[in-house]
Amino acid sequence: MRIAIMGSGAIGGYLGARLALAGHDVTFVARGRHLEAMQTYGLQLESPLGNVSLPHVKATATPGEVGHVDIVFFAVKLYDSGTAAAAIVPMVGPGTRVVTLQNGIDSVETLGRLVPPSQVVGGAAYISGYLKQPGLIVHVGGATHFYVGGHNDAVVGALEAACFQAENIGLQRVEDIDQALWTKFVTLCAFSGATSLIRSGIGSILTDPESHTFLGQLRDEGMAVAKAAGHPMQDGYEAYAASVWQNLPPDTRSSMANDLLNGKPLELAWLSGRMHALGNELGVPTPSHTAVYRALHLYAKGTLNSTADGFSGRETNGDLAKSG
Ligand SMILES: NC(=O)C1=CN([C@@H]2O[C@H](COP(=O)(O)OP(=O)(O)OC[C@H]3O[C@@H](n4cnc5c(N)ncnc54)[C@H](OP(=O)(O)O)[C@@H]3O)[C@@H](O)[C@H]2O)C=CC1
Ligand SMILES: CC(C)(CO)C(=O)C(=O)O
Repeated sequence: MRIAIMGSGAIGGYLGARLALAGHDVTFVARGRHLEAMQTYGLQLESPLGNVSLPHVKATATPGEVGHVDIVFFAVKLYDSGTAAAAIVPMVGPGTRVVTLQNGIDSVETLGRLVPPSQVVGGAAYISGYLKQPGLIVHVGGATHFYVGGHNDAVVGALEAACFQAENIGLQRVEDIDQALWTKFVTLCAFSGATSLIRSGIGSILTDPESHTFLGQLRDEGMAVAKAAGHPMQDGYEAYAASVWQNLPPDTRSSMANDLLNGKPLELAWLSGRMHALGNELGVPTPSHTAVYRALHLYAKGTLNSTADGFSGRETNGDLAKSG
């Protein structure tokens, strides 16, 4: 398959590395020092499921050079969505599917403003990783799961088969991707709100009674918002969420908590900020998510000097008006 990765960081880099290793024609779209490193030294992936070393990869800053592909994996941070969605247009032909793995519930709609909505496929990524340094992706641990839409779509079916053959990806089509996205949204917003605000890995949060209570409040508010929005969590959801958190390595923090630690911009407006906004809209109290949103708002634009690490050109201002 011809596959393009838009945003070759933790998620895009993980998938692209495994698919390229399996022999697929993968082009990584990237920028800055990470692009230079990939063009010079290739791409490395460190993962408990097996390291990957690719001394040569196809990497570009210019999607127009790539031409039409079968699949575009869309995995930039949510504050970069608008620019990145516009940039992928030259790679999207009539048979292309754009599979978004971004967190939150806004990605499919955002992409659908720039590429044909019928070609956009939602996805929920269950993996924890980060871009450690230019050219090096780290997968923290645990099994990886990517639930995607396109249940009856032959192109997405071929992608599922390609991922199965590549191994250690765990991409599968689900019948109800909206439910999968909302379930991930509720679970992640609690996890990211708690690990970011408490500034701790999930293990300590589960053992400290007050922190654990806060995590539960975030979860319950998310469930109430989801129900009011017409996407109630299924029976047994609390046990499911608990098992997700208990099965993560205890040091695991959300990607937003890692961004907070590293002074990077935050996806706050699309996570706890989105819960806060939905709560207002739907008449559901969300005091814990509102506290996360307000307490972290000061840091939402990031605290790094913008050019030194290639973090320039962000679209975020951390405000809800920028959502979607
Ligand atoms: N990391 C994780 O553990 C998980 C992340 N997710 C979600 O997946 C999505 C992606 O996250 P993640 O992989 O962590 O993000 P990363 O920041 O690791 O990777 C995104 C990459 O995209 C690049 N990028 C952004 N815009 C462009 C552009 N226009 N052209 C070329 N490159 C671009 C960024 O470059 P630069 O650094 O220069 O900005 C960065 O290298 C997010 O929505 C996140 O919430 C979901 C599950 C787990
Ligand atoms: C919780 C997790 C790691 C899901 O796998 C995630 O989506 C994130 O940290 O952004």
